[in-house]
Amino acid sequence: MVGTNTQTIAKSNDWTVYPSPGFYNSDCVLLRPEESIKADALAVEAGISSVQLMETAGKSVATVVAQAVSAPSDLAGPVCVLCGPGNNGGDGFVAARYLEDWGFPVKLYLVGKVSDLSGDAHYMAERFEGTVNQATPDCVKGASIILDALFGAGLSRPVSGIYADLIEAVNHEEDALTIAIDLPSGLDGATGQALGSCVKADVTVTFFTRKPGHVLLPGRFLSGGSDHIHVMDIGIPTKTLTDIQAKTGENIPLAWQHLYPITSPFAHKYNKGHVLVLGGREPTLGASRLTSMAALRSGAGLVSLACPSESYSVQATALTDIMVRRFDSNFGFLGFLDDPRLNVVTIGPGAGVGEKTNELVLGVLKRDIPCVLDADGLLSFVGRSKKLKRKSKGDLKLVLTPHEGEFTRLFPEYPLSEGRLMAARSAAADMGAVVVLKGADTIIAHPDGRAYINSNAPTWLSVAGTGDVLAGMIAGLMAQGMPAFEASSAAVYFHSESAMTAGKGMIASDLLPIIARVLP
Ligand SMILES: NC(=O)C1=CN([C@@H]2O[C@H](COP(=O)(O)OP(=O)(O)OC[C@H]3O[C@@H](n4cnc5c(N)ncnc54)[C@H](OP(=O)(O)O)[C@@H]3O)[C@@H](O)[C@H]2O)[C@@H](O)CC1
Ligand SMILES: [K+]
Repeated sequence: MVGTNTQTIAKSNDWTVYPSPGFYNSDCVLLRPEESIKADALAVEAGISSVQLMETAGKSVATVVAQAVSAPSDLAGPVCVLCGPGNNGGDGFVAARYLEDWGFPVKLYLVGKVSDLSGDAHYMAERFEGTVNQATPDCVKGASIILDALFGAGLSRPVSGIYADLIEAVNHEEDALTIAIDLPSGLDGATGQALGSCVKADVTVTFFTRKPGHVLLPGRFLSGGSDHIHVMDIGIPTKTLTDIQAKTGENIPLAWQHLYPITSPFAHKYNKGHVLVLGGREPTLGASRLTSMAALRSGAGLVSLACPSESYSVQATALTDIMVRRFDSNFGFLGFLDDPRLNVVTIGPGAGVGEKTNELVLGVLKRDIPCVLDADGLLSFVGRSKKLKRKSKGDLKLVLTPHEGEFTRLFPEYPLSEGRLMAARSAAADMGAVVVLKGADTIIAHPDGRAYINSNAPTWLSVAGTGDVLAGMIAGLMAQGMPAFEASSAAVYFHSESAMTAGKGMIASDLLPIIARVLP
């Protein structure tokens, strides 16, 4: 793996911008519906005809159908193609034409009339030589395969009326294999939320890149799950991504591996960073131990756990690899920050909610030391999150790692009901901090609008203490010089990888010895 941890390519506006190669790579970037329509338009400007794009799109859908079936004669019922009023319906007409040519029993149903269609969709409908039937909710009964071509990137409002009835009928037909074209109809490709009714697809065939709605929940499941979303190359040049300047990506190593800390042959404990973790109070003493150990296992050179005097003996007895230090007052804790080697502080796990924690956090921020704030460190700012706002630009120094409950309490002004991606982005921009909104589709948001969506978390990761481990992993990577946004993204990814390796039934401390094994 190549990389450097000192790479600063350009200053854009106020923030230090590190290169984000993921946003220029179709394996990583997630184009919102309007961005994918723009990609189509840019491809047309580059000389590729829109008819050709639709022809390739529809043919690629037919190919996926053909691959799902051993032979057309094996199908008990027809392939029902449901076409809507726009170009998504146009793709349906093309797929139907190919499938008929290849000997499949096809029945095509359109909402409305061919004469109502326009542009490429109208052209493709005219080229279809089979019968165009009127779509009614009964039409999918007994289908072996349903091709959903009602709506794609052009969905503009909640689905209702005949469309909602059709979608309900599709979802009722449980024995049929439902294949969605581009997006399950009714899914908002930008937010992953259903707009009114939504098709529950078994497989989705999309074009050029995935869309945020394929990765965010519940969209990922409505699309059939990560392994059943096929991305087809329809000839849109990759260089269109340079013009689009998308800011959403899937959280995969391609996004940040170039900034991953390299272990130099001359590395020693004093040049791999020093993390200070605020030790917890009863009854959650274990939380800060998990954080400290995770920072150490993530490669930090030194990790210190600063404990209030009353818990010092317990923590010092429990920990062998961590330096345990005691303090009697906030003043004492802040005194530790004078050590120039100390380069990241983590406050939160088991810290206690209230004035003391609040003061400690503000003390750290005042000294401009990079800080990861989790759990009680966040809850100590409920009703006063403005105090966390970072004005200093350049390298980001603050990472906030709320789960949904903490986020809602800390940022009531950014309701999650409007979409987790948007809420995390708004909070990051407002705070001038990296926001890691934890969940089954954790979002890592940068204040400049960039965001990665994580998709590799197994269901069993959500157990007590795993958030404490994540906070330590982020701090451990930051301590080694990885920028806050990329360190947070990498930590989220490898946290999930560790849980995958640990397997079902794992508990948070099981992750600790595995972290170092999954890290590059
Ligand atoms: N462009 C290209 O070159 C390529 C495009 N490709 C394909 O095109 C798809 C995008 O096509 P698109 O933009 O025509 O949008 P699409 O999803 O078909 O729907 C728009 C129609 O639906 C209507 N409508 C919306 N919401 C509604 C609602 N709730 N209830 C009822 N009606 C509603 C809307 O009506 P309006 O909002 O205008 O009233 C309009 O009539 C894309 O997903 C991909 O499959 C590929 O072939 C590759 C090449
Ligand atoms: K669709």
